[in-house]
Formats: sequence, structure tokens, C-alpha cells
Amino acid sequence: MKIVDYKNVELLRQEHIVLKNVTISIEEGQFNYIIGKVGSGKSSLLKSMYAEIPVENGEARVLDYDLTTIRRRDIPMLRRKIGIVFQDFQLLTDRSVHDNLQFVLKATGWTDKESIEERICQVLKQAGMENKSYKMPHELSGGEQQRIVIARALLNTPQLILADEPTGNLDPATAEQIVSYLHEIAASGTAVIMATHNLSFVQQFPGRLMRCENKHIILEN
Ligand SMILES: Nc1ncnc2c1ncn2[C@@H]1O[C@H](COP(=O)(O)OP(=O)(O)OP(=O)(O)O)[C@@H](O)[C@H]1O
Repeated sequence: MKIVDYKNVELLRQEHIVLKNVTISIEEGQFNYIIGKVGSGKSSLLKSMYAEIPVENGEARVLDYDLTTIRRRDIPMLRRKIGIVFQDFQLLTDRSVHDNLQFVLKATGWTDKESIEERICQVLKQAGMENKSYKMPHELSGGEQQRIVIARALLNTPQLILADEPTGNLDPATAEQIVSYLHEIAASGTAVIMATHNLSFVQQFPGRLMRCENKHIILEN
């Protein structure tokens, strides 16, 4: 199954065309970069995939959803199947790492206490953060917080991770660790699409390169 399948998609922001003729397809476990200048449409493309902005023209599918006809009430279900990671870490600051993760599981329908604890343990282990469970977000470095955010995005075993400048607030070494972690996630079968300004990752962590330029998406490899 294709994870993302766009054909001749057009995206608007306040009646202005941001991207047109977008034809891309993304497979299971594929690692994808979106690059391009400030304002070129990288975030808009990602936002269209989680139905934050509408798809105006063309055909657009993400997982089992047709984005041209999706009903408002189905959008939360779509988002539950996608892991979303932003530049600013967006953990709830008033509770521990454990409680941040527990909050998401409870909000997405998990009720069995034992399963909840087991799942929290699994994602923290995978993120290399198993000993940070009872820390508060402010007690963690930026890189650690971002690892927790990615772990949080993985809680419901999504088939797709959308990461919008996930390393934008991190120093180069920490940023590299985060990209490495996302690359591992893709290798384990979850498709990843990462918008970034940092081209230096591309050599080290190979992936498909999509460039936003002149309102189009150009596939570079
Ligand atoms: N909320 C909004 N309302 C109206 N126009 C917007 C909105 N957000 C972005 N735009 C416009 O849409 C275009 C694409 O913006 P977008 O944020 O997708 O670019 P980007 O490539 O992600 O930029 P950056 O590298 O700065 O994150 C820009 O011209 C921008 O001004």
C-alpha cells in the first residue's frame, strides 16, 4: 500500500497558490527529505498530509484517507495514524515524561493500565530514554526533549511520521542524533517525511530528496 499518493495536487494559502502539480508517492519505510527556501511550501505540504490545510485540486490519499473528501469528524482518526513532530518540542511542561506519554495513550483510547505502562516502556527504550521517565521536560536537554516527542509520536505505531524542521532548535551534533533516530525509524518500516533547511544530513542519512521550488515539487533523486 502507498502511504502517501498525490497526483496533480494544488495547495492554497489564503487564496494564493503555494504548490501546484504535486505528484508524489511515498512507500512504507521510505525516508524522505523536503527541502527548499523559506516560504517555499514545505510546511504547507506536510500540513496538507494531516488535513490541517485542504487539498484544492488533484487526487490526494494518505493511508486509507482521501484528503479531497475527508469529513471533519474523520480528521482525528487520520492524525492518530500519523506521528507529527515539530521544531518546538511541545511537551506538556507541567508533567513528567511518563505522564506526557500516558496522557496521549489515554486520549487515544488506551484503558488497560498494564498495556499503557508496557507501551511507555517500549517507546522510551527505543528512544534510549528509559531512565528519563520521571524527569520533567525542563530537566531534559533540547535533544532529549525531541527524542521524547518522537517517542510520543510513535506510541500508536504510526505508518507515517511527519517531521517539520525537527532539528531547527538543536545544535549540530544533537541534530545529527535526531536525524539518525528518524532514519532508524524508517528502516524499521515507518515512512518518514522530514522538512529541513540542513542539507548536510543528506550524505550521511540517505533518503529521497524533494525540493520545493517555484511552486512545484521537484524530485532530485
Ligand atoms: N497561516 C498562513 N496563512 C496564509 N499564508 C500562509 C500561512 N502560512 C504560510 N503561508 C504562506 O504560504 C507560503 C508557504 O509557506 P510554508 O510555511 O509552507 O513554507 P516553508 O517552506 O515551510 O517555509 P519555512 O522554511 O519558513 O518553514 C508562504 O508564502 C507563506 O507566506
